[in-house]
Amino acid sequence: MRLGIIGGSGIYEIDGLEDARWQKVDSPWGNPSDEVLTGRLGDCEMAFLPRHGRGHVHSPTTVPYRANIDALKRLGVTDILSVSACGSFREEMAPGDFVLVDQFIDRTFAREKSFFGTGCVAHVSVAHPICDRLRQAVGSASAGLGITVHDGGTYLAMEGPQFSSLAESKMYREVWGADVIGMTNMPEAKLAREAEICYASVAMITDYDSWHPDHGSVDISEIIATLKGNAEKARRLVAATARALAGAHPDCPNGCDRALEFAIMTAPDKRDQALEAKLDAVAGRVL
Ligand SMILES: CSC[C@H]1O[C@H](OP(=O)(O)O)[C@H](O)[C@@H]1O
Ligand SMILES: Nc1ncnc2[nH]cnc12
Repeated sequence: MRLGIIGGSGIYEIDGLEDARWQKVDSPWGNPSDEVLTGRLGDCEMAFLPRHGRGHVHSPTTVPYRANIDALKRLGVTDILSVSACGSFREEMAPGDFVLVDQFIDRTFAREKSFFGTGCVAHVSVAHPICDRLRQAVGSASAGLGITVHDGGTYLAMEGPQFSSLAESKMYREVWGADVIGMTNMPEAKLAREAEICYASVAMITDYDSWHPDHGSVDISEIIATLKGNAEKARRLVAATARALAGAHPDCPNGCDRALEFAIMTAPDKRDQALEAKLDAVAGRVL
C-alpha cells in the first residue's frame, strides 16, 4: 500500500520522511498543484501533495483536482487521507477539534468533476464517498494523541472563495443538517472513487462559520491562527495513521478499489481513443 496525504490550507509539507524527495509527476490531466513529496514514514510508503501548492497558489476553484488524483494514482497511491481546514455548524465541534467526515453535500459548480465523458462514459457510486475502513483506521490511530476527534460528520463543499452568507450558513446547518463546511473535498472525493483509491477526510475545525451568535462572521486572521495549532496535530495524526496502515493493502471491504468494475457504459468500439489513453492510470485496470 502507499498512503497519499493531501494537505489543505496551512499544511504544505510533512516532516520525518526517510528518503524524502519532491518529485515532478507528469499527468495527461494537466499540472498537479505542486511536486509530490515521496518517502517513507517507518514502514509506510508515503506521497504528500499540498492541495493549494507550496505558497498557497491555487484557490479552491482552480485546484487541479483531476491532475492531483491522477498523479497520486501514477505513484501507486492506494489510500488518500485529506487534511482540510473547515468551519463548524455544531457547538460541540469547536475550533481545534478534528472531525472524521463520513458524508458530503456537494454544492460546488465551477469544477471538472469526472475523468470520464464523451467517448468513455462511466458511472460510479458515491453513496458512501468515504472509505469506512480507512476512516476507522484514522480514528483508531488518533487515540492517545491528545486531539479531540468527532467520529462522523457531513461536510458541505461550497464553491467559494468567499465564505457563506448568514442565510446560507443557517440553511446548511438547520435545514440541510451539515456539520462542517469547506471548499475543497469535492470533487476530490468523487475523483478518488473513480480512480479506485480509498479516500478519507479529516476536517480540522478553524471557526464557527457565520451562524454562531457569539462568534460573528468568519475572520481569516483567526482561521490562520487556529490553523497553526491544527497543522501540528495533523502531522502527529498522519504519522500515527502511517504506522497503523503500513504493510500490504487488503482488498477494500467497501469496494473502493473495484469501483470501476461495471461502471463504464460506452461500448468498446465506440470509445474515444484519446480519452482512453488519458485514462491509462485511473482506469487502466478495466480498460
Ligand atoms: C483558509 S480558509 C478557506 C480555505 O481553507 C480550506 O482549504 P483546504 O480544504 O484545502 O484546507 C477551505 O476549503 C478553503 O479552501
Ligand atoms: N467557514 C468556512 N467556510 C468554508 N471553508 C472554510 N475553511 C475554513 N473555514 C471555512
